Amino acid sequence: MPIMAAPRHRPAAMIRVLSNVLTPAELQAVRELLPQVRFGDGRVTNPDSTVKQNLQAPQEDPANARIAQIARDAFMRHADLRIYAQPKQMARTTVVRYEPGMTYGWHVDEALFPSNPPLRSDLSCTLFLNPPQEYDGGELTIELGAQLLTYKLEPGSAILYPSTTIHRVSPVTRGVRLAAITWLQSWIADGARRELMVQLDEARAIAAAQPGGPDLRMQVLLESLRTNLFRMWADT
Ligand SMILES: O=C(O)CCC(=O)C(=O)O
Ligand SMILES: [Fe+2]
Repeated sequence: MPIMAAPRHRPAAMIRVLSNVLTPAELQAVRELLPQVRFGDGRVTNPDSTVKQNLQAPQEDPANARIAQIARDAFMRHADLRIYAQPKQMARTTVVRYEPGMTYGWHVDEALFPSNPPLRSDLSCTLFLNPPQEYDGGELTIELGAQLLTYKLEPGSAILYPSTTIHRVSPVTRGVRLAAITWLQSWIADGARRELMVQLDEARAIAAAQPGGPDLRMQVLLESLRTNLFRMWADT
């Protein structure tokens, strides 16, 4: 459970918990693959970082690749992710491991990730892979104005947050923290515009659930707004 999360109707700059991204069977498969991952120094992808002290799977690691495929399929069918992220492109997930003393201090994620074409990180995502009881510390904390939002989720659930935010993983003091991290490029670069699309989606759902059936004119107007705003804002 999030220690502190935005109330349902007060979207906090698109920071969202995605519950049950992995099914129990997928989580089990991932947990069986995790011991096969050959972790290396996390600085390999951020050689200049002075705050990154963790382990991560090399991209070519076979167990990491299999976990990435399971995670990708799970993310892409997750209805909330589709609504909140409007994903155009998703980076391959990377499994990360934090042992006692490891941490990733305050930082902001890279703007572009190597891929063809390069992936602009609009949203960052952490999928938790082991139970919070297995480790102390290791919370993901995200700055939101003067507030700090802290997350330590159940395995199989994920947190989706804007890549523009300053965030950190606090030091692990006991046990091991395992997670899979990824980045998404959205069809809609601007988070405020994405948030309006989320509200339109909610309005459509409310209109569709009216007793006696939806008002057909309202339905077509909401559909027109959604489609035409998407046409106006989508990167192609
Ligand atoms: O492990 C996490 O939850 C996120 C780590 C992070 O911020 C990063 O790898 O950029
Ligand atoms: Fe980060």
